[in-house]
Amino acid sequence: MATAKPVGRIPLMAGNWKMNLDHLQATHLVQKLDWTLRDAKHDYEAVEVAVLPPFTDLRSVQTLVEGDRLHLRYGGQDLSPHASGAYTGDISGAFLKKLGCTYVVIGHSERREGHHETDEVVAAKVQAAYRHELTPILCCGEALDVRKEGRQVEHVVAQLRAALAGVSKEQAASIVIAYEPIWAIGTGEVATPDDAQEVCAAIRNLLAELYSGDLADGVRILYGGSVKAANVAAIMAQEDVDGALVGGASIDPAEFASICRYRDHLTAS
Ligand SMILES: O=C(CO)COP(=O)(O)O
Repeated sequence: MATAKPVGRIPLMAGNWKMNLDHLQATHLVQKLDWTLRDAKHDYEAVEVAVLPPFTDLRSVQTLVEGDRLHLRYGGQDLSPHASGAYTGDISGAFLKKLGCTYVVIGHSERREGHHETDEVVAAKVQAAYRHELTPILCCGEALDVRKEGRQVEHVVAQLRAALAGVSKEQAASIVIAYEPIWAIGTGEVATPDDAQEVCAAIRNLLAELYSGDLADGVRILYGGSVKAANVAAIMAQEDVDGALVGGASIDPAEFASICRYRDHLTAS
């Protein structure tokens, strides 16, 4: 049974829409999500909710969130390691900040694979996020072959050591880390709560080693990979899991709202 988590670790449910929904669909989704959560009298101080839409949707999301004073937070799915200049197609953290973004996803496995992002690139993007006062949601996770060899902890720890090189203690205090085993992403094959806990605990131990136990106790570590309303409560019951990075289920507003309301599932069962 999970022990109570430190108060600073407010659970975070973040919806990574990936390359789904144009800016009109984004507006509809955010409105539906807000209505559903409002109906349920969702306490955003108790469970934070964020959406991570494609870049082209961000201005519409900002207009809605600011105009209607919604409690949702939002962010980008990537950023350039550079502030400005001749980098065709890239997006500066400065632009994301100007659009009111709180978060930026860095080092998602789909970018590490599809865009050949190395640990060094990921580390440079983490620095860029801090320069622009964005909170990184730093992703890590092992492929199936690594898991089959039982090397998941070693692999994730190595990824994070590289990404955190140059991150000061002050910066690290605000980071969000997302453990997303690649074999569980978009496959419907969710990690067991014990699998998630094993790696999330190892991540917290690494933070304690690199910074301090107190700092590690306050950092939010999310799990991602086939999270649905039906499995989120068991994962959230794990001591070192402080939220979820949700892909497919986050583009269905009713399902995502239900994920955000995971505490209702606990009282219902
Ligand atoms: O990659 C993910 C979130 O960043 C997880 O995606 P799914 O929830 O679709 O498995």
